[in-house]
Amino acid sequence: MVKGEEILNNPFINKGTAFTEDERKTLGLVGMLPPNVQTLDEQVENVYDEYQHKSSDLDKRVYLMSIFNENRVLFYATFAKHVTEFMPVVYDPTIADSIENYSRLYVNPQNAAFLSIDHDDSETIRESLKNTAAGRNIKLIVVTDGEGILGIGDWGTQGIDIPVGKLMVYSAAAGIDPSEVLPVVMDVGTTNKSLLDNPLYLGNHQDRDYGQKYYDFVDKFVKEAEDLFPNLYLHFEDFGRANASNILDKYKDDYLVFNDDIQGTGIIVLAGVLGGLKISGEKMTDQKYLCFGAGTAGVGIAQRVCEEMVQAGLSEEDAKKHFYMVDKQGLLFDDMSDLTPGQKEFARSRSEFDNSEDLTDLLSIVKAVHPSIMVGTSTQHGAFTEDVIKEMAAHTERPIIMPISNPTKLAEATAPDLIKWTDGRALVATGVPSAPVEYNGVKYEIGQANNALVYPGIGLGAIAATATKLNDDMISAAAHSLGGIVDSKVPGAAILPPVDQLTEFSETVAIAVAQSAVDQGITREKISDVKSAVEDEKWYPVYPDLTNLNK
Ligand SMILES: NC(=O)c1ccc[n+]([C@@H]2O[C@H](COP(=O)([O-])OP(=O)(O)OC[C@H]3O[C@@H](n4cnc5c(N)ncnc54)[C@H](O)[C@@H]3O)[C@@H](O)[C@H]2O)c1
Ligand SMILES: O=C(O)C[C@H](O)C(=O)O
Ligand SMILES: [Mn+2]
Repeated sequence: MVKGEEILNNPFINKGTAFTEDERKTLGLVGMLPPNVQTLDEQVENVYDEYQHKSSDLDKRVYLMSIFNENRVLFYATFAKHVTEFMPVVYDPTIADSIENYSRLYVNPQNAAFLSIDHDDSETIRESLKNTAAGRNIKLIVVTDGEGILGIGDWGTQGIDIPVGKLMVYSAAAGIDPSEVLPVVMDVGTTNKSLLDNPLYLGNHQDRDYGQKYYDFVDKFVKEAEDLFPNLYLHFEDFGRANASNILDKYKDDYLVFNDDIQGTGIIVLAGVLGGLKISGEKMTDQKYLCFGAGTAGVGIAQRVCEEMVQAGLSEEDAKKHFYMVDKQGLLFDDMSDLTPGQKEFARSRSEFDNSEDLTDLLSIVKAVHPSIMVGTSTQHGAFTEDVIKEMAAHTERPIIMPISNPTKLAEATAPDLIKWTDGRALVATGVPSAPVEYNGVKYEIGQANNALVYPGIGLGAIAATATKLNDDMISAAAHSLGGIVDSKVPGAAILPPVDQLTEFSETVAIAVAQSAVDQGITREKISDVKSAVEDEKWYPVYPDLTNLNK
């Protein structure tokens, strides 16, 4: 028997002022709410009205989170009505401010699971997951260890807002039932001195663990989560460069796991490249690709685009010749001793250049390479300077340029600058939302190259299909499904579809991914109709009748 007070404090069933007279009587809510029974639409109007009274984006976010904490249906109904406006507030870039100030802003654990390396025995991990799931049927976990939050670095336990935020986008974009998700943070210490020095920091005040103990902790978590929730889709987010790909490689053949920074970002950037090539009419195999910032995302994207060149008919060896990786050292060469395994795959030979010793800054590299595609994942604000862009644009008719480091303060360039410096020739997408750019009488729509445009659909598709793993074919299907949506005929067309169509194309991606799993025969259940399997999996923010909740 669930009683009034408990109901009002349970965000998965609370309706607040929308409880009907009948529900108020049968659920013990009489006298606990103001008398006017509101509709969901009226509540949404109230929330949006109050939202507009908040002066900063962070205040807006804090307010929306208070609604999220109280009433999930109301939160998602409001989000659905204002997707384009809410995305940068609920998610990136404002989420970065909320993470940096998490300990100070803390009011509610938001149904997240907090795991600590100081209590890393399987029993405690299991108990923590069970307590937070509270009997709910968990199908989707987003987990972080807080080390590589966006481009803002190590935020320890405060990184939990990233799983919470990513999951909000899953529900808003793809209709993943918010009662079937669990955000998880694994606190393994932090390298962030400002947190360690702050007595009010809510995480462990200790150095980050990089040893075997860390990998054992991750392993115990994966095993317990998979055992407790047998239909789980496990999404890894913002792990550090030294661990992210190791963890993905370790589990991807045995479980349904996904790394957003590697795979999600690879898909969205490839979709952007395909959209750009559709507009320019050029061939994939004619492109020269420059990655600026060859970390987790940079390498993940290069691998995805390289795979596409292989599918277009090149041998792997020939495909790799189209790639130039740039990191702190400059252009990466195969004689360097400090390369990551991913960087090694794409490193060049010095003998290809007569001035290889000089190729340590982006301008010299662009001069030597003449890339046709340049993607920024370096966290270096303003690194795509006017000189660099003009040099690139001097050797290619329609340069594809994506500065996608997040949040805004870390982006390599802005859309208006890129359009202006290339006299409107650049095909641009940015990591955070950008307003359209007016230039010489043309309105340039700017696509958002953010994994948020694809990961919700991929998750929905894999879950709906009861896929047993997420493989390359499913990932490739996701990227291709999105490129086709772009209308390449309109002058100034974006290379990726607009965010206001997020729900529509999440469904498109979901169907493509689910179809691929079904075609490959890697589903637990037999799926005869992919479209209806996806539709059946979707949750919508409407109130169910709760009159009989206790009967
Ligand atoms: N838009 C998206 O969907 C998306 C997805 C994932 C990551 N990102 C962004 O990409 C950035 C990188 O994320 P990550 O997870 O790959 O981090 P990472 O730490 O793994 O990679 C960053 C890389 O940039 C390199 N770098 C640092 N300074 C540099 C410099 N001066 N010149 C060249 N390279 C330099 C680092 O050495 C590292 O290899 C972040 O800002 C993140 O927000 C965006
Ligand atoms: O979270 C985002 O906005 C995208 C991406 O996953 C990132 O790490 O920057
Ligand atoms: Mn990320």
